[in-house]
Amino acid sequence: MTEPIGPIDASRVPRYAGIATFARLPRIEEVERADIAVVGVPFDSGVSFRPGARFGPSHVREASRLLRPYNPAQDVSPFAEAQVVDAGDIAVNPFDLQEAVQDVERAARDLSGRAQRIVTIGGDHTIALPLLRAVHALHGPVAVLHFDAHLDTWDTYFGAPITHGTPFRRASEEGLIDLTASCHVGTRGPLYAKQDLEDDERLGFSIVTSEFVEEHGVEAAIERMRARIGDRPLYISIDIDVLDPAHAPGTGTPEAGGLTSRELLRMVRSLADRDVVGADVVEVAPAYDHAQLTAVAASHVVYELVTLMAARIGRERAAG
Ligand SMILES: N=C(N)NCCCC(=O)O
Ligand SMILES: [Zn+2]
Ligand SMILES: [Zn+2]
Repeated sequence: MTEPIGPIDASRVPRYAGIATFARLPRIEEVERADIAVVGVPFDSGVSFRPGARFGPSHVREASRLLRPYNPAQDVSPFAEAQVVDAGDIAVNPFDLQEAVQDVERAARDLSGRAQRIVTIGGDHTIALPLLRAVHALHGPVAVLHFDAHLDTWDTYFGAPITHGTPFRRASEEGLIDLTASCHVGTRGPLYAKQDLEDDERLGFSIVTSEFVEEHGVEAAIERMRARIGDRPLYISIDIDVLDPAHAPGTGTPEAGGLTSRELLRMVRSLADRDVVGADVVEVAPAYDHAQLTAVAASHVVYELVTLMAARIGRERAAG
């Protein structure tokens, strides 16, 4: 195997110079083969409140310029273990939701032919539905670990079945998710009715709430979520609003009382022994961000996800 092409060396070319790819990695067109692709979906036509997540991918890329090649928390150099690339943005129709989700699914399936694992930067949470459709086509029903302030298992808004509040309802109905092994983490805040929780439970999800984390601590929360997901192929969907608005103000539907970025990073790192087949980080809306707080958090979360995948690829390669 030829050595992976890593990021631009920040000791030779200042990290604030040049056009931003994720972590200053090569673009997919610049490599012969790729293992992991980071791809953007600049789309926010599914939001119920503040718009702006369509600008999320470029904002996260800008903040990701400061990432470095060695991840001490996982003791892994992700860009040396695997060829990680930036696959650019998926161009989707902002005026037609049905067509947009088809655009995302088609592009994700095409990209899966070039890179075995994909981390997507949203975009609003609507995109988890077509991304799960693409993952399902390859792996069958996957365990889903869903970090979010919200359940996102609501039925419809204004009669519309495809919105950022409904992706996991639709994905459950379509059989894309292994509902014996799926879990929301970090949910909190007001709901429409108690029925929302009953519906969610009936679909098959279990929940580790933000209040649980406060009461019992991060380690107990990690234990719960790991027991729930087992060791099946895992899809991780991270709505940045799982973080407290103090850590991630730049998002469309903020809720008080969320996780710290330190807690979220630790939870993600705890999955180093699992088979993460795909992931997304969504709902970064730069217009409400300050000092890149949200984008810095999101770029580090993407980095940890890439590290999980790269370490696994490295281990598989070493084992032959
Ligand atoms: N997926 C996110 N971020 N939010 C869903 C909120 C749906 C609502 O407005 O009730
Ligand atoms: Zn949310
Ligand atoms: Zn969400």
